Amino acid sequence: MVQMQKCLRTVSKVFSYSTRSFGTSLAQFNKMKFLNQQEAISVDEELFNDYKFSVDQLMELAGLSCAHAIVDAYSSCSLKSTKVLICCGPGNNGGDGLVAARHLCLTNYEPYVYYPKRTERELFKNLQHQAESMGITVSTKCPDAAWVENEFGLIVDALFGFSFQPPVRESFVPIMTVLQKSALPIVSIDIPSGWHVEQGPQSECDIKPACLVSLTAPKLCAKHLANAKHYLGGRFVPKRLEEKYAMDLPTYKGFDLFVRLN
Ligand SMILES: NC(=O)C1=CN([C@@H]2O[C@H](COP(=O)(O)OP(=O)(O)OC[C@H]3O[C@@H](n4cnc5c(N)ncnc54)[C@H](O)[C@@H]3O)[C@@H](O)[C@H]2O)[C@H](O)CC1
Ligand SMILES: [K+]
Repeated sequence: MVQMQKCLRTVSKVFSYSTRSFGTSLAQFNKMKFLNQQEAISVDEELFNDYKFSVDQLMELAGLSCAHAIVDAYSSCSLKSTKVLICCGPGNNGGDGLVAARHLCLTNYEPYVYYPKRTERELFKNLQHQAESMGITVSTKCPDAAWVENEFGLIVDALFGFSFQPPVRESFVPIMTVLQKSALPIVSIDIPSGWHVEQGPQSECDIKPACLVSLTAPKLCAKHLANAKHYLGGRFVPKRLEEKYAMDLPTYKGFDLFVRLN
């Protein structure tokens, strides 16, 4: 019996290390803090108000790190199509999606953006203009589910981030339904859209991303990921801020913009 328990312990240790042969060690992963919604909002506010970063700066770094993580997770030749549907919401999460679209377009992917609810803010108008000037379609029309399955190889979910308050409002239900029913791999930016920022999925139907790119630090909902790749991006947190919130972030390699967590 004792022998068997010993054996099981060794197997489970080998298994956990073998599943952690990515960017972080098990010890680093276990130490890392998963933020609650208020902490995520406060860190964001401090970056802007105290450290005087502009939204444009951080969004560019956030979106670029998402594009790098996507290329790492899904080389364009591993997908059934290089066309990527990027669904962008009304807030900064949607802005990260617009930035990622532009950077993916510079590699071997062909992004198509669904961006239904636009703002008058200059930053967002410019992001849309930049994408369109590169030949990327930016549409307000909700894509049809059958067309999505035939046309695309990957979906990027940039609908809602850490400010999301469930349930999803009516105007976003059609696109959420497309994502929930799709068999394509979904990469969620920061939060799987529709999930509670802390409690995770709200129902069986909620989206099941194949990959999550957490920004700054993972949020509590990331603990509910199942069978998904998990990356950390948004490499712009000053050490003093990381220490203030006891984030214990993993070490990024060299000048990498992301760390693979799982
Ligand atoms: N510090 C960082 O890590 C940075 C992260 N970035 C990204 O910004 C988002 C957070 O952005 P924010 O604008 O605060 O909020 P959201 O994008 O989550 O969305 C707000 C937007 O959504 C609407 N909304 C909220 N709940 C619902 C609902 N139930 N149904 C429909 N619509 C809803 C709300 O009205 C707003 O319009 C973070 O996650 C990162 O992705 C920055 O890019 C850089 C700094
Ligand atoms: K999202």
